[in-house]
Amino acid sequence: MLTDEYVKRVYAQVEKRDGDQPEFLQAVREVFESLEPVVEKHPEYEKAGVLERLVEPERVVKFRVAWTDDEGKVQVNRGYRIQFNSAIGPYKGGLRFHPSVNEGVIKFLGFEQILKNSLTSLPMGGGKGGSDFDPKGKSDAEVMRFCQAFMTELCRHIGQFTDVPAGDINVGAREIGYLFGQYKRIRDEYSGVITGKGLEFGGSLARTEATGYGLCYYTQEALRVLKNDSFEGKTVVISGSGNVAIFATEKAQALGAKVVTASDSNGYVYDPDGIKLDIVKDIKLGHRGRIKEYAERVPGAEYHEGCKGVWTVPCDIALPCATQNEIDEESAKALVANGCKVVCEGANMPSTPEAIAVYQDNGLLYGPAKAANAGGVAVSGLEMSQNSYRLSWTFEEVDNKLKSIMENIVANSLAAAKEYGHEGDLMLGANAAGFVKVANAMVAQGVL
Ligand SMILES: NC(=O)C1=CN([C@@H]2O[C@H](COP(=O)(O)OP(=O)(O)OC[C@H]3O[C@@H](n4cnc5c(N)ncnc54)[C@H](O)[C@@H]3O)[C@@H](O)[C@H]2O)C=CC1
Ligand SMILES: O=C(O)CCC(=O)C(=O)O
Repeated sequence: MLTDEYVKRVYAQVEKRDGDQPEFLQAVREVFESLEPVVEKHPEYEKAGVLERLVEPERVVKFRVAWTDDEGKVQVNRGYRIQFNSAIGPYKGGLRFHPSVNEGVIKFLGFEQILKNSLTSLPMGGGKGGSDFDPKGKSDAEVMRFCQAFMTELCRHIGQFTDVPAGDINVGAREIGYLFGQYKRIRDEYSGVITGKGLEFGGSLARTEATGYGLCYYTQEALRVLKNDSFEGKTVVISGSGNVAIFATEKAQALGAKVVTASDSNGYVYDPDGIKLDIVKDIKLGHRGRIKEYAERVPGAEYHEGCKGVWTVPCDIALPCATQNEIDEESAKALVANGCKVVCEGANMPSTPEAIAVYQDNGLLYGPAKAANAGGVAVSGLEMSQNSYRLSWTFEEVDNKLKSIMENIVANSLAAAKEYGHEGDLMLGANAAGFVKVANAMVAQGVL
């Protein structure tokens, strides 16, 4: 419940203006609940109208994307880029292509990105973009034409010093290549305007692995500091089978855990002997197949229709890595009832507020998305540095930097939680630590 008068007033304003954007309201409310002790200690933030400005994007770009399908038919999608906050650096955040994309979804993601990017300690502001385009079932040529049409408009709004997009759901190496190529063609400029690029044209080693690996480094460190424990010998449930899920599985296995599930938007597989990641990679990265195929290829593995069932599988640690609000109250209760002690979020906002309350009431170690999945954007920041230097670091150099960034996020979150009277609360700590840096920069730069 919100109690601070300033926080309540600004939240009421957001509800009035953006009441039709439920995901955005959810993200703002969660952050605002954490920020009450912070704004009470810093009256200068209210004086400078920091919260009012924080919830209003600096710029919302919405555009038509017209392209031609393989039958020669004209298709029209909607494109977005929300440039949310540039107080501590150029706007930075991914692009999502999914039929569920609308302004409210991109706004929640952009809002989360402001504090996430701040937590990395690298100079990046917050932004996000995407389209309601659904690449499922489209040919490579159709995806290319869509990406070219999307970038033809987007290119006038972005640049290496202003706004640097990257990937998100359904935007991976293939899409980034097409988007980068079109930017270069139109602007006649070879720069680090997008991250997640191929290694041949300015990408960073370890960016592909970064979000999943970073999630495990964060979880391992939080387990060490708060529970004197580790991944070793633990049973882990992971949802999704995309970029984040695959590399979270790889690192959790390397750290000694047994990962027993993988899922997609149709259903999940349970492999009691532990997921064979080479088979998941072959299905998902090799030929963009469905996860159901795993159970057809691996004796002893089971396939179940529907995504929610994955949270009924007994585990010690759950790492949601698919999409927003994938764990509701009922699923959170099932996790707790089956012995789960740790939830760290690879996806953005995968837990509903009711699910988070279940974790808190039952004393779970809860690592919120904006801290736990910050490894992807952190390595994007390192890609920007390498592009500026015109050099490439080795995999080990980038991976070591990623690990220490994730460990620092745990330390800084715990320090902020303590400072604001909520010792051990990784969620409040992440929100507070991410916010204070941005708020101070906003105060220092005047009313903008
Ligand atoms: N790629 C990155 O670097 C980062 C991604 N994230 C977040 O991680 C999550 C996953 O993203 P990626 O792995 O990059 O995308 P992806 O496109 O590679 O994979 C998405 C996965 O989620 C599954 N999925 C999508 N909608 C679903 C639904 N309604 N129910 C169940 N499963 C569903 C898909 O089948 C797929 O396995 C998203 O929330 C994204 O915002 C967060 C930080 C960085
Ligand atoms: O690498 C990036 O710039 C963005 C990653 C992203 O979209 C996210 O952190 O949710």
